[in-house]
Amino acid sequence: MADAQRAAGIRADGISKRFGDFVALDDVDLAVPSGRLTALLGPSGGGKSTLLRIIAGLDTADTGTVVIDGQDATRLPPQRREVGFVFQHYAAFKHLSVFRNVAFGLEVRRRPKAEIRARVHELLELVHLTQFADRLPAQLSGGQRQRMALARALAAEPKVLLLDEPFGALDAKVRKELRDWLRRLHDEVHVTTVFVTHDQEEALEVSDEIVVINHGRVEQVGSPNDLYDRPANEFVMEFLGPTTRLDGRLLRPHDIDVFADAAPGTVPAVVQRLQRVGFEVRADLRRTDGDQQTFWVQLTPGQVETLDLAVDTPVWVRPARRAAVIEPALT
Ligand SMILES: Nc1ncnc2c1ncn2[C@@H]1O[C@H](COP(=O)(O)OP(=O)(O)OP(=O)(O)O)[C@@H](O)[C@H]1O
Repeated sequence: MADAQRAAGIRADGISKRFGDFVALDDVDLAVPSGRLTALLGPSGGGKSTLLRIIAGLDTADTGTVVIDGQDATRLPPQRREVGFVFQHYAAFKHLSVFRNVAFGLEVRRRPKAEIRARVHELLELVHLTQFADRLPAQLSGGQRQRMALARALAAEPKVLLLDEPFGALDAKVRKELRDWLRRLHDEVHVTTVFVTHDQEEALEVSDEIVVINHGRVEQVGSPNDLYDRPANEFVMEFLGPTTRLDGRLLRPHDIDVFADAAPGTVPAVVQRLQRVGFEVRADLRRTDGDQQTFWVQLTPGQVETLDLAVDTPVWVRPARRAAVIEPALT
């Protein structure tokens, strides 16, 4: 793809949007670096799709500006913004082959036939659908259909690619495969991509940068590691992974060290329940001092064996030195 397309970034500044009395977006700023894959992550109804639709020009903001590739796009119609869009449920042309579906945008632009053929073959190869070129969309699996949708969105050589829960309707295993595939595709194509998801694992695995959106506001922006290791607040910490509470402090259950004997800084507790979930063991503990607070820790089967843990085993615990902790004073 041409360098000009690689260079395209997105800026949205001061975006607000109301639906009647309901504030869907409240003064949101967003900067998507060129060539990067950015996830908009947050709970359902938080405003992610609305923001994406405003960037695409499918919806208009009440206030704020959208700049795509250095050009003010705030008042441009969608077709002049040079964006590719993929939705959760992709509406393909049912009576056209996969090849013709991908070619459609190029045919409308009256590109020479040979050029169209070459481009579509290149795209089908990119999304690993070459052998399905002659099938109808109904003869594809859900995952294959979403890959076709991506090929179609890329056919028009968009400056940016906007994906709204593109794998949302697929089962967990296919989602996981497509996630890896999208990451590899992006490493090959480098088109600036914004990806909406409410699945924190998907965002952590796939993206270069994550923008956490809740109640129409940006809670935090950062790399997956930044957000996981240094969450700005309780909401981000809880949304990105499991948490538990020790002495009022919020921390990750794998960030609590467990000892068989008292050690500096530890408090006493007792095992109430052990539950094996795949490679992890979830241990529910109850403190045996103070107000008998309950909490839980994530351990490996190896740790459980070394510590010789069973129900009623006394233990001593303290937050790990590396632990990301949100103090009660900040909550
Ligand atoms: N056209 C509309 N008219 C009225 N309310 C709307 C409209 N579009 C969105 N909303 C409301 O705005 C809020 C934000 O919706 P949006 O779809 O942006 O959230 P989201 O974070 O993408 O969630 P989801 O993952 O469920 O799509 C929701 O409460 C939704 O009901």
